[in-house]
Amino acid sequence: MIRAIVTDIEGTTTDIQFVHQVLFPYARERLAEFINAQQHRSEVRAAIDGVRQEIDQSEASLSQVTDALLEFMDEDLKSTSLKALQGMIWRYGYENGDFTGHLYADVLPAFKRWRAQNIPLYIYSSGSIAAQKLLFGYSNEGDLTPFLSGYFDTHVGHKRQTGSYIEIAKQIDLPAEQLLFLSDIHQELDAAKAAGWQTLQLIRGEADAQSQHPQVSDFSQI
Ligand SMILES: CSCCC(=O)C(=O)COP(=O)(O)O
Ligand SMILES: [Mg+2]
Repeated sequence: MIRAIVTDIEGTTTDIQFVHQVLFPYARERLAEFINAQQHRSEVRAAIDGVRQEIDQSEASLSQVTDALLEFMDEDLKSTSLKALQGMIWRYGYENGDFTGHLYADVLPAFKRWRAQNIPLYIYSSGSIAAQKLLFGYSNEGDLTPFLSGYFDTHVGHKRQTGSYIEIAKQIDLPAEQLLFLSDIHQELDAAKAAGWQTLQLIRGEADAQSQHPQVSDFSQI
């Protein structure tokens, strides 16, 4: 029996192309200017200090921090500090109407179905919680945040680590075997399964022959 669903975003609710061709370049182009202009805001300072820790250079200049962040982006490194800064920059894009959060057409009907069945729905993404709220709040289907019971990001751990799913189950306060994790990445599902969760892989594009998980091609099949 499934008592709560936790879903990934990129490649699961949302086209990977939107994240990589719209969101990531938008943040990259504005990163240096944003850091220079906003460096005194407490959340920006915290992220800058986080990068200094990650590169083990407590005295790194702003320009060294910016260069490190650009390298993180090149490697698609799921750095918590990078994700916090990207989320702050994306806010301007959503609020200005430069883009809306992409959701596949099958997502909203499933959200409505799960709400009718009283199954709470949570998000777990490497994107910061603030970024997750923006994507669902300014989505191409309107504001879907009322459908969401909570959000998890890398503050609980990385998505390929079993400990992250143990922590999320603890915070949701349900036994792992009553939780379902939806993701396109089998290594994330492996970690969830090792924590005792039920899993379902979204195959929105190419087949994944390495996967041991049940698969669906969209949310209407769940
Ligand atoms: C909140 S949308 C942006 C997602 C993001 O920044 C990202 O890196 C996607 O990573 P995920 O682990 O969710 O595949
Ligand atoms: Mg994904």
